[in-house]
Amino acid sequence: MTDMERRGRATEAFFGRRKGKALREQQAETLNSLLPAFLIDLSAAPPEPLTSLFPVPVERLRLEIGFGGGEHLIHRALDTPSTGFIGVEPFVNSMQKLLSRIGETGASNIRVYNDDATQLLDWLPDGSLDQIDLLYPDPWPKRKHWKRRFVSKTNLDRFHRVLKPGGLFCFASDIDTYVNWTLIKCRDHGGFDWIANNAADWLTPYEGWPSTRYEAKARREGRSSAYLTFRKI
Ligand SMILES: C[S@@+](CC[C@H](N)C(=O)[O-])C[C@H]1O[C@@H](n2cnc3c(N)ncnc32)[C@H](O)[C@@H]1O
Repeated sequence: MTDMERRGRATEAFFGRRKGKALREQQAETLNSLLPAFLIDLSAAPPEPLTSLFPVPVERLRLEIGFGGGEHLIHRALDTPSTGFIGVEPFVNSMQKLLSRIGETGASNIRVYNDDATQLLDWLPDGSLDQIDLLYPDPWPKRKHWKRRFVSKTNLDRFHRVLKPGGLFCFASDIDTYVNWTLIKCRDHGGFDWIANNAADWLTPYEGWPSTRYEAKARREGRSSAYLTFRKI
């Protein structure tokens, strides 16, 4: 697929807002100065090996789709410097926030993409990622909008193609219909095993979990969360 074709269908899986409050001058400056250095250029072929996207040596590659405030991404990146993190987020204000945190912390194991994650997924080579995190994706709670949910047969095919054998897909949500939806879609897909060792597993946050802004909001509103882990067969 050419870059034009990839960008030509920009809204395949993104139905949200791209802009919020106007950025203050200094925020816009951060965005404009840092984004070019960290942005993955999909018009170029993926480098070989893909780990050379990063200026530091990394052993594992992990993708976070829709990083929102970026608190989880930054936390994991600082915690695991030997992993290269790719963060995707089309919402400009969130991208600005993450880049500003990258500037403050000096994290050098992060690269970003600022549009629909399906475009990045289609660019990635087969079997290139160790893990994909989809944390609190837009829930689309109304039945008539369920088809907008990021978890779909097509996107699970994408995950399956880009994950290494045994690679992980982690999904967290506070919306029970979305949790059920994801369990059923992954079961029907057939290319993933749900890893749950005991009944409490799916209610137990991931190891080292720092939480996210969206999760905090769900808690305040009285909703608990499920944390699912699937392994590529
Ligand atoms: C409900 S928010 C959750 C944000 C964050 N993960 C958290 O837990 O606080 C979902 C995020 O996914 C992003 N998003 C929605 N569709 C996307 C897509 N197709 N590709 C990449 N990001 C997407 C939205 O812009 C939004 O920031």
